[in-house]
Amino acid sequence: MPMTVPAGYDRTRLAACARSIADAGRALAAQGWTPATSSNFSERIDAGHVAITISGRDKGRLGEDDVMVVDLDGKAVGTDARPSAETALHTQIYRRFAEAGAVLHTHSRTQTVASRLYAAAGVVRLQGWELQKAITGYTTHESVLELPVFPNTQHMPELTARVDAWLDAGRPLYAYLIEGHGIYTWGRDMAETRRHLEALEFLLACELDLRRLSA
Ligand SMILES: CSC[C@@H](O)[C@@H](O)C(=O)COP(=O)(O)O
Ligand SMILES: [Zn+2]
Repeated sequence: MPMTVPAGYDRTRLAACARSIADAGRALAAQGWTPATSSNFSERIDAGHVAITISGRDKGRLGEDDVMVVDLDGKAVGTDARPSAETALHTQIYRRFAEAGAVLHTHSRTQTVASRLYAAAGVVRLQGWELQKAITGYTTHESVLELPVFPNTQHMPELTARVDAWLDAGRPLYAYLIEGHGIYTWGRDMAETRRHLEALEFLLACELDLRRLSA
């Protein structure tokens, strides 16, 4: 069944967003990064609207009817469906980064374990890894890529306030971990966002291996 198309929207654009979200979900689920209906994905439709996964759906088996439209305040547009429980984290990214075109949130084991291990430090500090260059804007392994770890909460305004505080302090932000939960990352489009997610998963796994082997 096709997704509900709110009045005034371009059906082709919405269908393309739903397809790229479903493709990403299939690939990420195949890697085991979206267990038990966890994770959520979105793609910007235009300056004020986003296509986002409906809450509770199996993210490895998404179809067009598992994606809906919200505005940048997270309000459903043209449907009674319930958007992701973490919609506020997505819309915050689109509001704060005009160039953001897609957001991916996953729950891989590596992301989840790293988020616990680095929670006390509040940050994973990546340096010396060639793959840091897969993150747009990074041109050398010598640069430092800080990945903050925010405490988990079911109260989204608390989380968005922590993200705002980090950004308002003028600190670069490409992704963040939530303690015991998973990762959020974004990019200019879905392809770039998938590349960021894949690179960060790899880098976190390397950090965990280093800690394990040097213990
Ligand atoms: C199924 S537990 C994970 C959820 O609590 C949540 O963190 C999540 O990632 C998916 O929530 P959803 O509302 O489906 O977008
Ligand atoms: Zn989650």
